[in-house]
Amino acid sequence: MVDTTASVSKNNTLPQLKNSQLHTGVLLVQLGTPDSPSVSDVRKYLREFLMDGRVIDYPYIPRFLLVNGIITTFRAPKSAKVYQKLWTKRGSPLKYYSEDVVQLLQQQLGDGYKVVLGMRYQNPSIKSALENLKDSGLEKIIVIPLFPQYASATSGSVHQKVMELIQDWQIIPSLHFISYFLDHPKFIEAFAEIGKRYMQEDTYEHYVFSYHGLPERQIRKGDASGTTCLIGDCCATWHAGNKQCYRAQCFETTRRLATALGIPQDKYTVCFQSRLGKEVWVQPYTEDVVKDLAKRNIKKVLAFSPAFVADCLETTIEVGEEYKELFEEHGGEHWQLVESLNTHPLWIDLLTDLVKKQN
Ligand SMILES: C=CC1=C(C)c2cc3[nH]c(cc4nc(cc5[nH]c(cc1n2)c(C)c5CCC(=O)O)C(CCC(=O)O)=C4C)c(C)c3C=C
Ligand SMILES: [Fe+2]
Ligand SMILES: [Fe+2]
Repeated sequence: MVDTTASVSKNNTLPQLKNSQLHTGVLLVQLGTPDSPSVSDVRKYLREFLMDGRVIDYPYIPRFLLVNGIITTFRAPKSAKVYQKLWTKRGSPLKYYSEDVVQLLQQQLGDGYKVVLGMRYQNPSIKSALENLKDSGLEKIIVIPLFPQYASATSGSVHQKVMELIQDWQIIPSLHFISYFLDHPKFIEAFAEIGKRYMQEDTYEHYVFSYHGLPERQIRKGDASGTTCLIGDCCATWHAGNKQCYRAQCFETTRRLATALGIPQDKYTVCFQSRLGKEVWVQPYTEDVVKDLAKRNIKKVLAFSPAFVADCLETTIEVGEEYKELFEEHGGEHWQLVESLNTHPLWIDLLTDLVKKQN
């Protein structure tokens, strides 16, 4: 009698079947950060970042002249000083929090998934992350840019880069792109949970929700109808006409967070930080709001930065230190930053939900 089980086993059919089990790749993409806080690494980072045509959306030659002239000559040494303040033994917080999130998500998702990290600029690159995913069992890739709100300069740029890199693959797996997740209940719950800890410890007279800014021109470019964005009170509600608008998404994030935290409308202000260059950016600017609050004799402010999921230069230094100094210079007394989601368990749960929803 022929023992079929034994022959199957000898022919290696069973292990092969196991190896070829289909699995899902999860690519988390963060903005990127310099490899070190040295001027030359910061220059390299800024050059790659700002030469992205979705970030500085000028034609190539003016962009090249601007980036290689003013920005990398004058900005790099200034930024390097700030990065030196931010740097820790583990390096840049944006990078090590992202690495921790990858590990935690991998543990939570378990077998059948492979989670990798790519940085849109510098390292680890999206290219290397995709190479790590590539193997014969890869059925689909879920791409999650780690930005709660959609902007062409962030999530849009990540999507474009992934499509460019994958276009030459022999087998293109199914691709699922997440554009934003500000409306995921766990995003609001996680930020609110962190904020509440501060609100229980102390009382605040006013709450600031400061988002990364964008040139107004880029907001208008995203308005296909040309009849919605930056016209009247365009961000007062979140509807089909402004669903993908970054500014409208920031206002919607704030409304949801304020509701979760029980903050009345007259006690909070939405504003936009980090303006670069001479163009008009989305308003109000955080620095004007900070000065105005101090002038209105408001002494105690709690500041949220819900455009970021990990602490970085923009939160720790800009909101946590620079706006605090500005507030105090103008008569304010207590300015407190609410830290970012970093490795909060609800943040890992949210990412797990995003992945599982695509299955
Ligand atoms: C919310 C996400 C972000 C948007 C939108 C965004 C747009 C944007 N940024 C610049 C220029 C700079 N940003 C810089 C730092 C930086 N930006 C984001 C996120 C968004 N940017 C993060 C998370 C960080 C911090 C990175 C870190 O390493 O901690 C910098 C570098 C620092 C500096 O020199 O100030 C620049 C420059 C533009 C022009 C832009 C939209 C057009
Ligand atoms: Fe930025
Ligand atoms: Fe808009």
